[in-house]
Amino acid sequence: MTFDLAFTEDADAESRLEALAALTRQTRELMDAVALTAAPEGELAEIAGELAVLTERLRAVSRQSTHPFHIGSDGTLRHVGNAVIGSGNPFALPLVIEPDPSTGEGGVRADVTFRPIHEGPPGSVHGGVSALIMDHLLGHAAALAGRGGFTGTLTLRYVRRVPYGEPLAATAAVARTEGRKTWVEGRIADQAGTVLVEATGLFITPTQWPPMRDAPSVAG
Ligand SMILES: CCCCCCCCCC(=O)SCCNC(=O)CCNC(=O)[C@H](O)C(C)(C)COP(=O)(O)OP(=O)(O)OC[C@H]1O[C@@H](n2cnc3c(N)ncnc32)[C@H](O)[C@@H]1OP(=O)(O)O
Repeated sequence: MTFDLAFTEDADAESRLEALAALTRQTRELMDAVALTAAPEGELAEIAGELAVLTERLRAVSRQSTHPFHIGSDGTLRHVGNAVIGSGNPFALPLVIEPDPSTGEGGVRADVTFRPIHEGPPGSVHGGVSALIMDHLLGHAAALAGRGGFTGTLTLRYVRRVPYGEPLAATAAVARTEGRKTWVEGRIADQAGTVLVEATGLFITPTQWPPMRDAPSVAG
């Protein structure tokens, strides 16, 4: 198993990535504004036309593929294009993951505030979006424990409806290991500590896998 590793340690690359992150943040604002707009029909059509112009401008200078992993100037392993943490991916929440050894081996936590674009049942978050966040956070915990790999299975218990627009916390830590298998448990809870979603994931380290215990910190 190999990853496409690009190294962008020069200042130009870093500053371009920051410009891309700014565009990405603005695009997320746009997505939220579209989800909540009450603009009249004529204005919607006009805005769609303006956006089509911007879309073509970007598409005219497209990359052949999404952003690979790269090592930032501070040594951080970055995945700018990632669907959960990527600073260059408008779809990403984005999740900012911090180590939290107090919760166990590979312990991690992240503040999460879902947005209207994540809607599932009216007024609450889509279960698949919760699963996306859990999958990534659990996988990060496995990697932090030096047991990186791919999700084999992911099981969720949706305990309560997940609200958007409210600060929540997602946590995960390794529960047990056996050979190349790592079981990780996690949850999404509200600020009072009430559990909304529980998750268990089985992560399997492929036989050809780079050693991760000394891996740098990871960011989007
Ligand atoms: C620092 C960066 C942090 C990043 C976090 C990222 C988190 C996001 C993670 C993902 O979303 S990964 C994407 C979703 N997952 C995949 O695309 C995985 C696709 N599947 C595969 O690549 C392979 O099937 C896999 C690597 C999971 C396993 O292939 P192997 O060839 O290594 O497994 P093998 O057949 O040798 O089986 C090894 C053991 O695992 C078991 N196993 C294999 N696949 C399984 C599975 N899917 N579910 C449960 N058990 C499984 C298998 O039964 C066996 O058990 P035993 O040792 O007890 O006999």
